[in-house]
This record gives sequence, C-alpha cells and structure tokens, in this order.
Amino acid sequence: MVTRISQQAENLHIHAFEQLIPPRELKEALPLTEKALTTVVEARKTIVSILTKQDPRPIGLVGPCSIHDPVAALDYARRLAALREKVQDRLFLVMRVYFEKPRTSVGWRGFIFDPHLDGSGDIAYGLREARRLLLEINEMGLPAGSELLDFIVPQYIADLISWASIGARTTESQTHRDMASGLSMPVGFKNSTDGSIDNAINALKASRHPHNFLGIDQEGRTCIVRTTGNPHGHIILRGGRQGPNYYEEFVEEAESRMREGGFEPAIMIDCSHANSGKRYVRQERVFRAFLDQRLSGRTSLIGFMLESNIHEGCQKIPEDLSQLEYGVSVTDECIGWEKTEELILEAYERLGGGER
Ligand SMILES: O=C[C@H](O)[C@H](O)COP(=O)(O)O
Ligand SMILES: C=C(OP(=O)(O)O)C(=O)O
Repeated sequence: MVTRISQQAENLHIHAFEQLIPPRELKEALPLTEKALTTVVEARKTIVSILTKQDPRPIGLVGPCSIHDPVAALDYARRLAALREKVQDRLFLVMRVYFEKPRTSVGWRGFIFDPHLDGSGDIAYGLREARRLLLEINEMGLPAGSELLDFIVPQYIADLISWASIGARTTESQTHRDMASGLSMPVGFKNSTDGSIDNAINALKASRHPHNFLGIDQEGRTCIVRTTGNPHGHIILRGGRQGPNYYEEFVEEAESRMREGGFEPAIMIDCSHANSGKRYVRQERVFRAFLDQRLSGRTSLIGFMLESNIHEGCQKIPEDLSQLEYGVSVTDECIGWEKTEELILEAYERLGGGER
C-alpha cells in the first residue's frame, strides 16, 4: 500500500502510470500467422547457417534508419521483397525495421515510443501498429531485423523479428547483454561509439552465458527471467569517434580479437553511421569496400547494413506534420530506392562472378 510517508520519498518525477495490455492480449488481437511464422523460422535458420559459413551468401540488412510512417514502410517493403526474390540465390536480404532509436542526448525516440511524432508518447498505439506492420512484412515473405533497446518490448514483437541488433550505445550495458542471452534470434553487437570492439566481443561472450534478470511474462507480470544463453551472435563494425573501421586492417584486427575471445570471426559491416560520417552519399563507398573484401576471399565478412529509404537524405520532423515529405528518413540520412537497387544488383552481378 502506498502510504503518505512513502509518497514523500518515491515517484517524485513521475506524473502517471498507465497500464498497457499484456503481450498475450496483443498477440491474440494480431496473431502470428503460418506464413509469417515460416518467414521468421526459415530466416533465423538461414542467418545461423550464414554465421557458421554453411551458407555462402552475405546477409544484407537493408532499410530505413527508422520507421515513422507505416504506409511508406509497406511501400518500401514491397520493393525490397521483389528485389529480394531476384537476388536470393546470391544474397540474403532482410529489411531493417527499426522502431526504437537510441539518442546521443535527446531526440525522437522511434515509432514505438512516439508513433504520432509529436511527443505524446502513445506507446500503446506504437506497440500495436509496430506488431501489425511486422506481421504484414513477414506475410510478404520478407524477414525483419530490428534494434532491441527496451526490455519489455520484445515480449510484444520479438516473435516477428529474425535478426536483432544491440546498438553502439548499449553494447556495454549489462542489462542489454542479459536480454540478448534470452533472445530467440541471432544478434549483432555494434562496436561502441568510441570505436572499441572489445565491448562488442565482451557482449558476445556475456550473451552466450545464461543469466537471471527482471522482465515481464506474457501476462505482463514482473518476473525473474532465466535464460539459457544465445549461441548465435556476431559483431558489427560501424566506425567510431576516430573515424571509419571498415578497412581491411580494422577487419583483420576484429578477426584476431574474435579468435582470441574463442569465436569464429563473423563480422557485419555497417555502411552508415560513423563508417559514412552519417552522410548517405558515402555509404556507397563503404558498400563497395565490403564487396571488394568479400570477393577477395574474406569470408569472416558475413554481411552488410545499408540505411535506405524510398527517397534519399533526411528531414527534421516539422511542427506541422502535413509538411512531412513522404519516404524520407526522420533520423539519419538514407540512400534512396534507386541507389539501393543499383547497389544490390551490382553486388548480385559481382557475387556471381566466382568467389563469394
Ligand atoms: O541511427 C540513428 C542514430 O545514429 C542514433 O539514433 C543516434 O542519433 P543521434 O546522435 O542523432 O541522437
Ligand atoms: C542506432 C543505430 O546504430 P548505432 O548503434 O551504430 O549508432 C542504428 O543502426 O540505427
């Protein structure tokens, strides 16, 4: 019972607690379909085969920096699903479907946390619409990859996610490592914003171990979550404060650090973020460097990440939301669809020429 005495000591900066429906109820309203389940199960299996080098195709994590408009996201997904079909014998494409944004200081926190883009924080709507969107994307046979930031969110949507990322700002966080140890999909750990790959390798080690932590169950009750450890992880080189880290010498360094840590090297190159100085025009350069290294026989490079949208560049979220430009990122700059298609088809051609 909250007494008058305790009211003077707690929740001093909280003005409301609003109850959410439990994960089970949202899943009953928007259930996983047979088709979506097949997309998820098959994609997770394929990604594990790529990480263990049984499947020679690189993974391409391709899509918007963040989802802010479900209509544009579906428009994008349809384009990517068609492209995926064309290239699937040489490339395994997964759509970036990012609903949670970690911020350097403050900024829009992503569709789940602020779906109306106005600071109203309608998380109930955000969770529901995120789940609906993921269902539709998986129904197209297109697998989804996402950054997981909050510990409660996975119980609502993780059954629709085939690959997850722990971001540069949270790779060193114990609680994110705990969460990763219980996730059902392969997880990529980014190097830290200062460029450190040790944090990512330590995260890989930690997430393979069992952990006990606090979370919620399907009924939304707080509980002790006991995990078995997640054996399917890899690292992602995204550059750091000192600059890019996609060049051969950085990849070699990452390979030997992974080996020293007892891991078979499995490295994804993020063509955006600090590898491109957040300038969309530079992603192309990083992408080609990835491809050159892959084609020269560097099989530790298991994939790439491209931040791509329908139209290139980015925009600030305007006060008057009717001024939002369709298909343009509201977070980091993205390459446009035409460039995306051009790069993926170029990779397809080159990967068909011999060494993959
Ligand atoms: O991917 C998106 C951003 O790089 C990340 O959320 C940090 O953004 P910020 O530095 O603009 O806050
Ligand atoms: C936030 C992201 O990246 P990073 O953690 O590398 O900054 C992202 O991929 O959206």
